[in-house]
Amino acid sequence: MKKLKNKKLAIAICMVTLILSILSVGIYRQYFSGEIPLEIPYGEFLEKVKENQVRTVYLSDSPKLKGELQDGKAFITDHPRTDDLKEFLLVQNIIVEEVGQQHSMGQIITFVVLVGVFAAIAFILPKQSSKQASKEYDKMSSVEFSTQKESAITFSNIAGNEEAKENMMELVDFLKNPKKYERYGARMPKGVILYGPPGTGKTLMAKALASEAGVDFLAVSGSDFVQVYAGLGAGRIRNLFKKASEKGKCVIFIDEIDAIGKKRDRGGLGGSDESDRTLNALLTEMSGFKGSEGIIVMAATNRLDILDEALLRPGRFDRQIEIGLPDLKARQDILALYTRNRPIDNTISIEKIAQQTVYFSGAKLENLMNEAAIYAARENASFIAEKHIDRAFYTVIAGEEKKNRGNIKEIDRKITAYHEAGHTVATKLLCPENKVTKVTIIPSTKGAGGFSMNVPPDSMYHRKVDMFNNIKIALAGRVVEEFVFGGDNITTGASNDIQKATEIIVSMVKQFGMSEEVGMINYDILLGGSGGIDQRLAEICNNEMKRLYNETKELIKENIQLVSAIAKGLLDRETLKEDEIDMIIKEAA
Ligand SMILES: Nc1ncnc2c1ncn2[C@@H]1O[C@H](COP(=O)(O)OP(=O)(O)OP(=O)(O)O)[C@@H](O)[C@H]1O
Ligand SMILES: [Zn+2]
Repeated sequence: MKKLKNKKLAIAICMVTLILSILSVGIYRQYFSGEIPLEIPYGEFLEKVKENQVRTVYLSDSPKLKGELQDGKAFITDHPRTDDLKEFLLVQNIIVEEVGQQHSMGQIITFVVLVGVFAAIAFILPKQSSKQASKEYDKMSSVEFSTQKESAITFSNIAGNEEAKENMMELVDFLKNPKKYERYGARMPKGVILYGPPGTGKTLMAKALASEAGVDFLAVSGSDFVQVYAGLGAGRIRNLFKKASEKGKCVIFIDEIDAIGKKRDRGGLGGSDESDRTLNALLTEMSGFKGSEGIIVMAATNRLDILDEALLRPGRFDRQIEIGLPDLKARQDILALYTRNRPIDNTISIEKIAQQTVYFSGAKLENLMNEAAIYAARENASFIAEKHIDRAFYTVIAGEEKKNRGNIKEIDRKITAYHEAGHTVATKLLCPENKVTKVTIIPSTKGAGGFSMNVPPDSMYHRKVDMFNNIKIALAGRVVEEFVFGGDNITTGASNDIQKATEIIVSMVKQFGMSEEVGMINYDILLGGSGGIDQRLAEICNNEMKRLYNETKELIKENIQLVSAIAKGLLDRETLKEDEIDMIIKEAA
């Protein structure tokens, strides 16, 4: 609409220019003779002079000579530009007028008119479009802005995600006393990325941070910066930060950061220039402010792995906090939160609902309770009863893949639990100095069925025995699957483990001289470049792996009780922390 208006304006200006130019040419000509002059050869002109037919000649610098005949007709001829022309004409009794002055008058008129018109174009058009742009900018900069002091979302409104909350508490202190940290030269994070599946409370977490710290909360979405107009995205970023610094202390929240922060397409097809510019603007702005100003930029994404590395560098989003799906305990807490102010039939067991809602996010649990409340209200029931929750359950999961959930899920859960228990037991027995910080059967964003956090102690070198043990730990998941469920029921869940184990064994054989059969040879050098792996090496690696697999099997066989105990713990609680694992081991011993 606006574009159309501008086009019309441009056309109008062009028309005016044209008309004025024509007019000015007319004026200019009129100034001389009032009619179009007759062009005659110089010879003819001389003859006319001799015949006394010429009345006036207008002398000028131009290559043409103009004049008037006795009969009033205007003529034009070539200007010889001889020094004595004027004298010659005067001698012939011809009126000679120097028209340098008049001539330039005409030119000045044309010139002035043209300059005027172009100036108008130069000023009016951009003004129009800058008016439009500034309107856009205004619209853009109208970031959702809420004074969090009023909407009091605190950490008590968020259940689960304890580690993330602890992390946030630190930031609260930083926002409250930035000077304190500055005094110690501590560089506090400017940017924090919250990553995890949808609906796990990332936005909630950022809001809580702002309100606990008592600062303003500026929320935008990454997709708002993906603009059609070039440079608008970048402009909007600058606007946002300008607004933030006007606020003083505040939390900037950028949801869906991946919309602007995707890995840049190096040397690829064009078209990503615009988002590059937006991303660069963000990086520049983030480097621009000092941590002590008390501004924290929070961003949320479902995928950390697709973000450009430049975003994750120190001084930018150097703190990354995972917000995962809630485990059993967290689901209970969330459900408790959302049943607190609702009339719930006292026969309902929150624990049971929590057990039935594996892989539900916080948002889904909230949705579940809300739907149940709606069903109860429709029936004018005095309480939200089990049947309402059951119905809500199917509403919430409707549209999701229609497989026989109950069945498949249970066996999946069981396999995952045993698999992870295998890793855990192998770690505890083979590398007791490793820390198993957390084992869970709740899938992480990386897509694995479950995972164990296994942190080896820091050391400069890796011993051969440790490397073998790490291979065994990796294999233990599959070993348990085979041992418990039978060789035909092993799953694809071990693919990452197999990759890890293979990497270790190949590097031991090819690079570290740790295989007696191969000896002290680096095969990459011997075979030139990345010489790949030859048949003999493949056989050596494979045999080593078989030996390690069998040894792991023996280990698991001897400790199957322990594996079962941990698997049971995982099935009950879904996540086990290190002290809980140690407790189970102590009890099983
Ligand atoms: N841990 C939790 N505790 C309490 N409520 C939660 C929790 N997680 C999610 N919710 C509920 O789900 C809603 C949506 O959460 P939120 O918008 O913060 O999720 P998100 O992780 O930002 O999602 P998305 O990635 O889709 O933006 C919240 O308003 C809240 O009602
Ligand atoms: Zn595994």
